[in-house]
Order: sequence, then structure tokens, then C-alpha cells
Amino acid sequence: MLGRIIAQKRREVEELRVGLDIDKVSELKRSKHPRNFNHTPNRVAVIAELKKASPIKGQLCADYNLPDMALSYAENGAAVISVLTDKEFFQGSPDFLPEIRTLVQLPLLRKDFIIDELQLYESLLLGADLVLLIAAVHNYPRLLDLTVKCRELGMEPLLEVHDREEVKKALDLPVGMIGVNNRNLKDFTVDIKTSLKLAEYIPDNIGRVSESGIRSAADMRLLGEHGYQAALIGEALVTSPNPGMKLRELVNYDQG
Ligand SMILES: O=P(O)(O)OC[C@@H](O)[C@@H](O)c1c[nH]c2ccccc12
Repeated sequence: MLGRIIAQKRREVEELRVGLDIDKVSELKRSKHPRNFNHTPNRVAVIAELKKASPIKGQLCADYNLPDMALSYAENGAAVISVLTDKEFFQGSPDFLPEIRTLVQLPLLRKDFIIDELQLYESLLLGADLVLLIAAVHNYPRLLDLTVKCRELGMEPLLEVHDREEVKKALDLPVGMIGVNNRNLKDFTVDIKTSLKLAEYIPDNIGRVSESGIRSAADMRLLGEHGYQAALIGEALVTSPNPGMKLRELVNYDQG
């Protein structure tokens, strides 16, 4: 699956090579004020994901209305909104980013499979504040290029890892946040223990984000005990009959 996704991203990068207005990038870099993820000490914040579909489960919720969902995330305590921009496999769209940016004041994470600098320029133009970079997709020199470029453009890289080797690789990069994906991208199994196990290898000065399969207040408490600053949550929110209420329950995980 990951191989298929990357092949598709190569085609998208070729389209960007023709279509992207590079002149606009330096202009924007000067004028744009990024929205920062402001973290409260000793709390696990929620990065709420706009996720319409997944490659394994297909469409996740029938009456998915993107603007309503974004507004309810903002009203119910999300710290950041994660916007899946991949079209082919997640039914997202790059156009979602500027749309959501006008609706809410929160920082926006661009969630896609970034393989080329051109996608970073595009992310800036679309209005991303943070960008996901996946360790499993690149060798070290390539990851270094992408993280450095991301920061140069004034966006914060969230470096996604899944095992100890990848944590080591991430710690040699100029990153302030590491995202531990509980989902194994090879077989798509999910286990929150991945985050609990890898926590001890991430130093305290690096932000810890746990990604995927987080569904309950109990999960949030466990992540808090392991020093996590944020949980990235998609499915549990979008598949809930009341996503806003579900988010509130997760944000206030220590009450009740
Ligand atoms: O829907 P979940 O299980 O709450 O997971 C959200 C998020 O972690 C997941 O969408 C994700 C994590 N890393 C990714 C990389 C690409 C696409 C998607 C992802």
C-alpha cells in the first residue's frame, strides 16, 4: 500500500512541477505568520483530524461535512486541526487547507505523503503551519533536506516514526516534535503500546505526539503518563454520532 501511495505522489509531484507558482512562495514566506501549537504543560492536547476515508476502511462517515466538522473541532477544544490532503487514498484534497484556514484560527497540520520539496512549497501556499514527514518513506539525507526546507519555510515538521530505529533517525534531525504512529504502515495493524514503548527514547525537550487508534479518555490518560503532549485522532471523532461531544470527552480526559 505504501508503495502504491508513493508512486501516486510521484505523479502528483510531476504535476506540481508544471503548475506551482514558485514566485509566490518567497513573497508568502515573508508575509505569513504561522499559527503555533501552544502546549499546556502536563496535558495531552488533541490534534483533531479531518478524515473522510481511509484506504483500508473506505468512507468512514456518510454525512461528512468538512466545514461543520472543522468548526465543531475548534469549538470543542482541539489544539490543532489535521487536514488530510491526499485525494486518491483518503478522499481529501489540497483545497481543504485554505478553506479550513479561513474558518478557524487554529494551527493546521498538513497530512499527506511528502516526498519532494515542491510539496512543501505547495503546503506553504495552501496555508499549512505544520507538515507531517514520515521517516519510513525516506533515507536520512533526504529526511534532513525535507526537515531543513520545511523549517526554512517557517513550517514545523512533525516527524512520524514507528520503531526505535526511526526514533534514532529522527533525533538526529532538526525537529521539535516526533509523532509515534501506532499504526504499522506495512500491515495497518494498530497498537497504542507502540507509543508507550517508544516514549522513553524521546528526550523531554522534544514534543511527543501519539498518532492513530486513540479512542478513549483511558487512552489519553495513558499517553499523559508517558509524557505525551498531544494525541492525533481521526477515526474515533469522525465515526462518532456526535464528533464535537466525543472530542470534548477526549480533551477533558481526566474528568470522570
Ligand atoms: O484515524 P486514527 O486511527 O485516529 O488515526 C489518525 C492519524 O494518526 C492517521 O490518519 C495517520 C497517521 N499517520 C498517517 C500518515 C498518512 C495518513 C494518515 C495517517
